[in-house]
Amino acid sequence: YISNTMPLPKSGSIPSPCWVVRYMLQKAFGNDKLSKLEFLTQFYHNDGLFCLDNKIYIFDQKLAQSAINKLEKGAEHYLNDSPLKDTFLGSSQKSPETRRAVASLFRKTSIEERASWIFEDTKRMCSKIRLESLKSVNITNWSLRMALDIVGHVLFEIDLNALDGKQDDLLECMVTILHKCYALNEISVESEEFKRANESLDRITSNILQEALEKENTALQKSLVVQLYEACGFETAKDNMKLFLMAGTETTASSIPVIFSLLNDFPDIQQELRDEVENRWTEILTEPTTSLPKIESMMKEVLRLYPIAPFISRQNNVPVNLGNIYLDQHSDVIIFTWGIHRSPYHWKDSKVFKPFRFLGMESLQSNMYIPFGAGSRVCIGQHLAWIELRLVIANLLHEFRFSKNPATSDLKFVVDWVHAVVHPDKDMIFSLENVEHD
Ligand code: HEM
Repeated sequence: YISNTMPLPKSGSIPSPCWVVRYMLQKAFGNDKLSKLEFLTQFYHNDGLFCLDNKIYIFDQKLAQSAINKLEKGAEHYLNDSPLKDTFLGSSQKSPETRRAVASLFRKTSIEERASWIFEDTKRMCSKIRLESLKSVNITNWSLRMALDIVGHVLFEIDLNALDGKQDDLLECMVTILHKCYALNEISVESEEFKRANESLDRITSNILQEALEKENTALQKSLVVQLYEACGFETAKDNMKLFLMAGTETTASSIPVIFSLLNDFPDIQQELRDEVENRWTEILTEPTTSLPKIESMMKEVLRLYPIAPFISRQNNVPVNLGNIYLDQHSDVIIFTWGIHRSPYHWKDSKVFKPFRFLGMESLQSNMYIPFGAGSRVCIGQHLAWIELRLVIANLLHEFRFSKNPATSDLKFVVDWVHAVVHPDKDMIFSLENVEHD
């Protein structure tokens, strides 16, 4: 009664909600599009995909695998007004020489070699927080500053000093562009405020690139920045630096407040994770890549339940078959990670936060769990993100006990549909109490 199958001009026969379903969705979820889509994944579970507003949402594992393998062109056409439009985001065929220039730096081993730098920045953030009034600490803002310094040290090999308040202009541009404009829709891309932020971002990135290039003259080894510059020239290097600055800070800085919001709801889990850190603290100090199985399982679970990149968008240049689904040229395909990760058909107690779900779970069906994407366009920064998150959680748990206060917001997400990321709608503010050590 409430489902229909609509022949689409571009995509053959793919189920699509009729007006009754749309009406009910509107009544139930209002403008919360993410929840509507999540509902539709369950509604069309047997089909494994559906079409809404000319976009094809895929959540069946085999179809998702096929789409990841066959479709390489991504969100390019959504990025027209974005400062990231000229970066290699959007297609693995775009700027292959730029990709080659950066690939070696992002390898797991290269990032692990720099783990002590990451650890230093996480410790520095904790020392700065200790100087604040612990009754009201804005973890979102501190995480952004720390993530920016880590990108500076690990990727550009320069001191951005964001934790010391030296990058407030850059942070303001990023918040204006990514939050105010793309996530909250408070300003448009036509607004003066957006244009000003875009211009400032361009100027600041230009200066950072210049500084990094000048510093390199005295160094022995070529840094990422120099490799980028040599591979693709100043303008393209600058644009891709914007991508690293934004993708490298927003993602991890959004994950940290989500993690601590959940750990506040489960104080026993918070303590169990703290105990794991305390038991291995001496090892962590000498080897920051020391494994922390419970913390890693918890991180995996947070990125399952709240994948910061909730979908992956793809397009096809030529007609293509995904299983028995025929896609005409230039179909808009969304591999719907959020729906796959939260599906009761794939996961037991799918909506429940079970921090130790992944403990001892070695083999996962790969396309059931894709927080960093998959295939040729898999997240280049995943090893950096993973080490950074593990170390910042370890440090924060070692230093502080977290609790909520009247200023703490409930966990509610806003979606940036252009760059395919979700953020908590407000900054996360917590009360902290020092953990005393002997
Ligand atoms: C929790 C943290 C992170 C998550 C969940 C995440 C997720 C993702 C996902 C799902 C993609 C694939 C998009 C696609 O296939 O279209 C992606 C791409 C990308 N990520 Fe991440 N990411 C994270 C952290 C980072 C960090 C720290 C960096 C560092 C610079 C980074 C840089 C990038 C870049 C440059 C791409 C584009 C790769 C390409 O198009 O080939 N990400 N990320």
